[in-house]
Amino acid sequence: MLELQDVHSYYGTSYILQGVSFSVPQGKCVALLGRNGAGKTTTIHTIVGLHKAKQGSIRFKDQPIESLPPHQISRLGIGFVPQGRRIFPSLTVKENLTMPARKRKQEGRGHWGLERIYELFPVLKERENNFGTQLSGGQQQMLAIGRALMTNPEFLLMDEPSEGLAPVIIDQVGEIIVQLKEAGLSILIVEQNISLACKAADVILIMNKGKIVWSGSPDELMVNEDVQHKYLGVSA
Ligand SMILES: Nc1ncnc2c1ncn2[C@@H]1O[C@H](COP(=O)(O)OP(=O)(O)OP(=O)(O)O)[C@@H](O)[C@H]1O
Repeated sequence: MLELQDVHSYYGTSYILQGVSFSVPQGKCVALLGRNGAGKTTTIHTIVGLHKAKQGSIRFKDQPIESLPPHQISRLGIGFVPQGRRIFPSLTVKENLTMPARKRKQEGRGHWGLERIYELFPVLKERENNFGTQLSGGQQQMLAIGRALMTNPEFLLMDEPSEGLAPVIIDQVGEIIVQLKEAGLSILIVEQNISLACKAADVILIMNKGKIVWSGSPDELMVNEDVQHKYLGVSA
């Protein structure tokens, strides 16, 4: 569904993505792990068009998207949940959900509206008239996911959904990601939290210094202490 091939990307003269290639199959969840500064957010920003690759190809459903602006990429069906949620603090929950981007026309199974989002996140219904600032971190994360779903994506990109959340809430976020996958979405998450990634993902990729240095299943990562230690800073 999404395929990156030999993507190279710079900030000024800093060489960040150094030939990144991977794919996310339809209906699967892939997690991109790595230490701070490895290039994970740059990868996501390059996919959604916020940062342009200098070289390489990015294809979504066999269509090249590397030259498209962010709004066109969104309209093709790629939803984005940014790092730090970026919800609008002075708008209510309902306004945050209903103001975004023009919806892609898609009825039936893939259609997301307020009702379906409130079904997935009943707490957002309870708090629909509260302002963004009145929500807990976990509720803000649900709102950020709900807001991305309102554009009717087929593919969801999530940048560090566990950031700043308590372990029990991280578990809930993991369950939500699994539910979204079961609802038919393909998902790429960028994470530093190994347990969330292993709970939600079918495939784990590890990035180090702008390159994918390891890939495997969650089970393979869990038993590979060398890889965890070398690239993720987990003590043996
Ligand atoms: N706007 C920018 N201008 C210049 N350098 C940047 C910019 N954004 C990121 N970088 C640098 O690019 C490298 C990769 O950063 P990136 O944010 O992609 O890493 P990351 O793996 O997502 O880490 P983190 O978890 O800390 O966000 C880092 O060295 C970072 O300092």
